[in-house]
Amino acid sequence: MSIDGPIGSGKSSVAFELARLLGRTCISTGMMYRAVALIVRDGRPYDRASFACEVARVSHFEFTSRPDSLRICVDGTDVTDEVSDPSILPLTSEIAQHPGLRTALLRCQREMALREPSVIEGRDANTQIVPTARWKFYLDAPPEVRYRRLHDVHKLSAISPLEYAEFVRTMELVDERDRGRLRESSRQADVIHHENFAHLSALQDAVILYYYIFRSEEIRRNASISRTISAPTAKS
Ligand SMILES: Nc1ncnc2c1ncn2[C@@H]1O[C@H](COP(=O)(O)OP(=O)(O)O)[C@@H](O)[C@H]1O
Ligand SMILES: Nc1ccn([C@@H]2O[C@H](COP(=O)(O)OP(=O)(O)O)[C@@H](O)[C@H]2O)c(=O)n1
Repeated sequence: MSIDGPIGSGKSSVAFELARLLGRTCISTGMMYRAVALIVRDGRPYDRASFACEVARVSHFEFTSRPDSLRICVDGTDVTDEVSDPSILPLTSEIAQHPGLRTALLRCQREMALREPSVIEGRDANTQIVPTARWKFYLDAPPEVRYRRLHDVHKLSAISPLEYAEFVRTMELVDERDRGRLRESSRQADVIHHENFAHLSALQDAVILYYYIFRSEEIRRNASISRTISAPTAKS
């Protein structure tokens, strides 16, 4: 299964809950980019882009779910706490522009997604990472809901109204930049979950998707049973 959507739509949180409900591995592509950025930052290489590609090519990424969080290990070392620090984001966005790194991580993400039943989330998950996913979800929520959440996550509560307006403007630019690729991702999705009820938790959103999968699989199964029954056999 794959999940895409704009920034702050809840991809990471809903993917984590859905994977837990289904007993599957959750793969957060954003955490992988952040982990590469962390190694690049600590390695202080002369050529960041080439070093990042090499890291993505040779590293072993592994995800495990704890009751309350998704953990990521790179070559056996748990780097979850370090990659969760917002200070790693500017370098992450910088190196994520590099096509060589994207290709190397894409290969790695596909291998992980195909190795075992999983829920994979992040940018381009529906269109490029696993376009053959059995279920493709597109999450969305009104901009003001998403911006408020991101604002809270980054612990910016102390900022002034003017600074908040600047933050919103930055988010609007990110949305504008992503508009084309998101339109394509939602076009290819099986399910578009637009969160109209901002009071729902990520778990409640995941339960809605879980129920949708369950019902649709049931309908598919019943449809195939009725086709089997009604199809004329060679004998008849
Ligand atoms: N109903 C909800 N669905 C998803 N996330 C929610 C919800 N309510 C609050 N959040 C919070 O919004 C924040 C951003 O969500 P996240 O999953 O990181 O988004 P994305 O991965 O799409 O950028 C998280 O801190 C999450 O806990
Ligand atoms: N599939 C992905 C996932 C993340 N990224 C980059 O990594 C950053 C951090 O990922 P994230 O999951 O925290 O961010 P969002 O997907 O919530 O924007 C993003 O802002 C992107 O710059 C990417 O380029 N492609």
